[in-house]
Amino acid sequence: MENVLDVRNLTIRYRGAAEPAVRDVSFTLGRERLGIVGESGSGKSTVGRAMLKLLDTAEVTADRMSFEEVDLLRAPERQMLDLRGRRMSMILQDPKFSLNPIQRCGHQIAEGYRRHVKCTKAEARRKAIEMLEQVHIRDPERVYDLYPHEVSGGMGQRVMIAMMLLTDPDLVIADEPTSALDVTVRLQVLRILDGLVRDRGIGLVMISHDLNLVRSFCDRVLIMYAGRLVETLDARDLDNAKHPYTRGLLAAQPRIGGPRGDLPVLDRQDSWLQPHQEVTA
Ligand SMILES: Nc1ncnc2c1ncn2[C@@H]1O[C@H](COP(=O)(O)OP(=O)(O)OP(=O)(O)O)[C@@H](O)[C@H]1O
Repeated sequence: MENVLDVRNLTIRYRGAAEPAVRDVSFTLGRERLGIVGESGSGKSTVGRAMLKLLDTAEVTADRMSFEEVDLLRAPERQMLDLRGRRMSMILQDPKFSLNPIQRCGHQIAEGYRRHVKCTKAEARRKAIEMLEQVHIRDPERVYDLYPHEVSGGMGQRVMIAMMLLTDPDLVIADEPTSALDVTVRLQVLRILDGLVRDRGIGLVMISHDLNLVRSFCDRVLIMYAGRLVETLDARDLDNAKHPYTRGLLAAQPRIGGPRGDLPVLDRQDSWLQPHQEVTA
């Protein structure tokens, strides 16, 4: 299987920080759904942003960090500008921070299209409406003319995805894309993302702290702890995880119908900070 991402020994240190935020992380991504889970501050988003080279205030080193044929470690910013939004995209938790508040939703999609494809304004509008239909927005002509503050969180997230679909990306980094959504809208958004992997063959990185979500949605899961990768598993094997941190996370999930009582507290061990290398197929 051709790799969309190939990352070996990625270490990231924010300027002025005493410790690296990410240390010796290795993984590959095929045309699949790869979850990255771990508690807040474990370095998940930092890894995601590093893939798009969006870390201006950090020193990034790795033995390898490639996106398809592109060596990301050596790619100049000019090349990254061309790749971002065209072949690689990112979806964030809250679309309100990603959409421009003073431009109508449809206009933002159309302008995004015109940035990458030479066409008339009318053609870009048609394309934007087609994309809004593809993310199951029922009245795309009306939504085209709405400002971001006039759409719900779920609709805003779909506008973001529509914008991303315009250029047929090969890589999508979704950073907590559904945390701000209610359960029914969350399912719609997940279904759209799932369709992208199945029908368009993209590689999807799903960053989340929700073990239940990655278990049911992802193919494989990376578990991060204190900037390190402590375990890599098939999502269906999550319940058989070996690492005590992963086991601790699983035990800390409240379950409907489960025994009542205090949830267990993680008993952290220094040995969890030992290096772990992913065994790739
Ligand atoms: N711009 C930044 N400058 C300095 N330190 C940062 C910056 N962004 C993140 N960090 C630090 O890097 C570490 C990893 O943060 P990161 O946001 O990647 O974790 P995360 O696992 O995605 O957490 P969350 O689930 O809360 O988003 C944390 O210690 C955080 O404080």
